[in-house]
Amino acid sequence: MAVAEATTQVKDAGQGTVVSARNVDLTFETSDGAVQALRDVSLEIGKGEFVSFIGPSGCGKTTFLRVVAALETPTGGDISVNGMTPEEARKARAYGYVFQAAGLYPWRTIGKNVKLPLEIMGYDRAEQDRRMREVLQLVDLEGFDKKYPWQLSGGMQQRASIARALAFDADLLLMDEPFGALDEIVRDHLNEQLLSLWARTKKTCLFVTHSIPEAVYLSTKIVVMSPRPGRITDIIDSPLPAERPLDIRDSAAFIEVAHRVREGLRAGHGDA
Ligand SMILES: Nc1ncnc2c1ncn2[C@@H]1O[C@H](COP(=O)(O)OP(=O)(O)OP(=O)(O)O)[C@@H](O)[C@H]1O
Repeated sequence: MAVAEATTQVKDAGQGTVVSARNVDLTFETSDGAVQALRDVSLEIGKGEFVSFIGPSGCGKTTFLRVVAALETPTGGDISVNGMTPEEARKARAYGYVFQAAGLYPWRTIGKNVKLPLEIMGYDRAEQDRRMREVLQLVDLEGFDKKYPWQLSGGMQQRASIARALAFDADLLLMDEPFGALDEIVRDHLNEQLLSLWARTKKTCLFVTHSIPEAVYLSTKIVVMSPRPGRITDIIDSPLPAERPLDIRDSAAFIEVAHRVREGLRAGHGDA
């Protein structure tokens, strides 16, 4: 991997800006040559926004989330998270991370899975219990704390994984295709629940998906990306209202946004 240049702190990110990326580049040096995973990525994400990243495989969606989470360091440009460098934000536990696979430990109950990061952090038992109950209630898994992961459906496991990410009460939630492996009916249901959770908790969400309807249904902002090099081809501020029943997907406004996403994806494909 290339020796990363220091990620300079963006001090003048506006009030209420959670993520500010300016001209971010990230090139991986591989045995097959350099891979430009991100080129010239500039993006402002405000507090409380729900931002989806959509694009074909290899366009840098996961890499961008990993940069925000300080798991990768850009080779160029500036990025700040809550006005700090990503490293500082990580130390301040500014975010929770949810992966595609729920990643629950099979030998621990759901309650103990949710409490694990709190245990590691040294929260006392009463506080661990209080937070665990609170977040399980938030994801509609109240009363499932004594069950083991295998006793829950895939969708419930993914909700437990979201609960674990919420346990720190971080303002920022990073979600990398959390529902990618689930069937469409379960996914629809989880999308509805996630929107309601987002409305109740006012978290800022960064959400990676391959699904156009999912991106349009969930987001206040949709970032369309394309590969080789990984870059942004369009940023769409959604005109849809905050209140979104599932049948909003049949509305003219929804279809229009979906069309623009598709156009962005097509444009990225054409000049790749
Ligand atoms: N650690 C790494 N070393 C070398 N190349 C990498 C590394 N991580 C990612 N890449 C490359 O960077 C590019 C972007 O990858 P990334 O995983 O961010 O894409 P993605 O849009 O999330 O794809 P997917 O939808 O398949 O998850 C790809 O070409 C990938 O092979």
